[in-house]
Amino acid sequence: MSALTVPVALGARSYDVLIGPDALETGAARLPQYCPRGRALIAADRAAFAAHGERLISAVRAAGLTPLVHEIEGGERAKSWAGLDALTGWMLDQGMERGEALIAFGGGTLGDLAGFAAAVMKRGCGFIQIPTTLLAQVDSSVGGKTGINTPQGKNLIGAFHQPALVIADTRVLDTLPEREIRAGYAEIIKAGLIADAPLFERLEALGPKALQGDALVRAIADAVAFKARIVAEDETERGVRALLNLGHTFAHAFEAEARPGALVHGEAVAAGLVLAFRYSVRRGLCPQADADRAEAHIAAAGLPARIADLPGGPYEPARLTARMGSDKKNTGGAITLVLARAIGEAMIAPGADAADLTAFLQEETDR
Ligand SMILES: NC(=O)c1ccc[n+]([C@@H]2O[C@H](COP(=O)([O-])OP(=O)(O)OC[C@H]3O[C@@H](n4cnc5c(N)ncnc54)[C@H](O)[C@@H]3O)[C@@H](O)[C@H]2O)c1
Ligand SMILES: O=C(O)C(=O)C[C@@H](O)[C@H](O)[C@H](O)COP(=O)(O)O
Ligand SMILES: [Zn+2]
Repeated sequence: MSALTVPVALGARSYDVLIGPDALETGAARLPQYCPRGRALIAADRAAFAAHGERLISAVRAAGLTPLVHEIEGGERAKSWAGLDALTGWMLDQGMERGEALIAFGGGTLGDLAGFAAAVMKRGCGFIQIPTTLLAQVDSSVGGKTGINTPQGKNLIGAFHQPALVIADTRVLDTLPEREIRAGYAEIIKAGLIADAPLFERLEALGPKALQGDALVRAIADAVAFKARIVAEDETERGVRALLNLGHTFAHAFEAEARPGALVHGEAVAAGLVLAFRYSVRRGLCPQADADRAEAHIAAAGLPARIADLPGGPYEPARLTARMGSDKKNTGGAITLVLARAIGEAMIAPGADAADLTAFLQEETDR
């Protein structure tokens, strides 16, 4: 299959997402327009670069560009003030100009960091995403959310800064550990649970193992097209985009509390999705049967469905609620959750009761 193109419609800042087994070569041919000085400034995840760097460099050279590479260890620790300092320092040392683009070659952590570096470099330079994890291809490389973590929580410092091009090459996923494939699958499940019940049914029928070859390319394209529609409607999360945060109010609390390096984002999202559905049942919004189905598929996919299954714990309910108290969606000092009326019908629910949330999390911890 040749590369599929999914457009993200944002007026003058519209861009294409190229998806397929040869997207790296197809996409690299488009790079020179974003690299006016004939050089490609690349922030690369060390593991992705070790596995696919030769192919990346050949594609960049074939496009007539000279590659300059800054390697970064992937993982949440990269998304930090120290990581931003090192990357922006390297960009400045290269004499990077505003008219040049930074190319992010890596997973969601590298992409979020590099996007933020591009957003603040000389008040905004160009940015290209070449996502190398399933999670980054289906979710984080699209939509322009960039940022870093701080001791206070996940992604609390950041900026909206859209890429000019996204190159999702499915062959680079061949070297991704099974755990990271499952983590990316959690964000695909999320898309079905938010607004696409038929997608969730297909996933239930097939499972993550079926995501190979053309089916993988189509699944990525479907997830990207879904996200692109929401981002085009609400780029900076004033309303409907918050639906993409289903499960994340819980997930980010777990990530902030987890032993460093023990929990990956997609795992936290998986458990967070189950909690969002179970809390929706508790609030009388959603049928129990839908919550049970969401949980059953998440568990069948080998993802953590219960708090007790989550790596990086133990997690203290009151501390989790306190973490949720600094979520970016909150208004008027009260926690905003994304809940669900049914599979495929997520909704934004402001004004959660903190004491009730803690009691709920205690019950969920004990089950
Ligand atoms: N900006 C957004 O819209 C958005 C959306 C979803 C998630 N996120 C963020 O994304 C991050 C998670 O991203 P992730 O799951 O990609 O994790 P990650 O970037 O940490 O990558 C996971 C691991 O895979 C390795 N790796 C990357 N590509 C590889 C390859 N091709 N072969 C072998 N190993 C490879 C990395 O070195 C790392 O160890 C979280 O910080 C999350 O908050 C952001
Ligand atoms: O793109 C979005 O919008 C999302 O919410 C996608 C999420 O999967 C992603 O984890 C995002 O980084 C969370 O955003 P945040 O605003 O809650 O930090
Ligand atoms: Zn996410």
